[in-house]
Amino acid sequence: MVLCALRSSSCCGVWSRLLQRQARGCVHSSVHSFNQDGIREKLQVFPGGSVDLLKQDSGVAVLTINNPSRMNAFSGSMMVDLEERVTQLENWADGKGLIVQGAAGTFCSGSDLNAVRAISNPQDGMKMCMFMQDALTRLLRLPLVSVALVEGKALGGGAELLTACDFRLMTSGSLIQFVHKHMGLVPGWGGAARLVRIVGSQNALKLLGGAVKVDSKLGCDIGLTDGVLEDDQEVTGVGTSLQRAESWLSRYVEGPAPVIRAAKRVVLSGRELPLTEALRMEKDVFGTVWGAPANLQALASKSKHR
Ligand SMILES: CCCC(=O)SCCNC(=O)CCNC(=O)[C@H](O)C(C)(C)COP(=O)(O)OP(=O)(O)OC[C@H]1O[C@@H](n2cnc3c(N)ncnc32)[C@H](O)[C@@H]1OP(=O)(O)O
Repeated sequence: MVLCALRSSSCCGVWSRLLQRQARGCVHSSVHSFNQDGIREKLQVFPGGSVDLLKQDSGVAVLTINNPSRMNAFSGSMMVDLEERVTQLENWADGKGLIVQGAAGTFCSGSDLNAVRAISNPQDGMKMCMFMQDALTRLLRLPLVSVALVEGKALGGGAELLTACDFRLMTSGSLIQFVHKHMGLVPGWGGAARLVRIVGSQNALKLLGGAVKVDSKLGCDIGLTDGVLEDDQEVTGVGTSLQRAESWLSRYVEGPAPVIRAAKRVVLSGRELPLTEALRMEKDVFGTVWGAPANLQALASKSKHR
């Protein structure tokens, strides 16, 4: 397994407002008078595939984009599925980690072009865009350490989806491509905003403006990819790609859930908030772990960190 340099990122926003909106379950609802139910009904008209969630006792859940006959493209009902799975994960108090993968050896080929054609009018397009921005923003904000496992192809909205995870692993031979330019589009699921924070504006412009094919080497070079699962088992260890991704993630989710979740929260606020608000949030989160069982246990055991 090849580890790439970890990148830091920054962002902006008013946390309390964001949290209020998050608590109401929708990032856009109070900004654009966005009626989620309306678009949900519309999206359900385009069925096919599913988004499956497996919550494991280890505290690591697996979210699978499952529409293999269309290279895991997102049908309308899968968009609704995704939002519902995110709600389930928001309510999973014991969770620590999340792996997002595609079924049958490929990641996701973006939105289902049949659905896209059917809702190509501006009003429906905007609603779909806001619905997916909301779902993916909430996915990124989960108090779980998340990693996208990219096998095969991640195209268009599929490439946007992987930017909504904390980390990205690629298998050798896999490919990420923001193909939007070739579709006469730009990202609309929040993928551009997140990409800039991950790889910087220069690289983001190259990836979007050139619709560049990102293999695992380029992904590592620009900081989009955090690790490569090589075919050579001596390098990566045995098991399926999913097992190897779980093994990669294990070092970041080992330990008590409240501590891992707190770590994600302080990093998230550092990334999304102006410094003063991030410091206030860090204090509040610190208050939840200080003197809590894991802290008291560590103090009692006089642990050394040699
Ligand atoms: C804001 C969101 C923006 C977006 O996401 S726009 C959508 C961007 N994605 C695309 O344009 C992907 C288009 N598809 C492709 O380029 C190729 O199908 C792809 C993924 C490279 C796979 O190529 P191949 O391995 O040669 O396989 P194939 O072309 O025979 O595909 C197998 C079956 O899957 C279907 N498929 C693939 N991507 C799809 C999509 N996005 N929507 C709907 N159907 C899709 C494809 O039509 C084919 O179906 P069928 O066997 O012909 O019935």
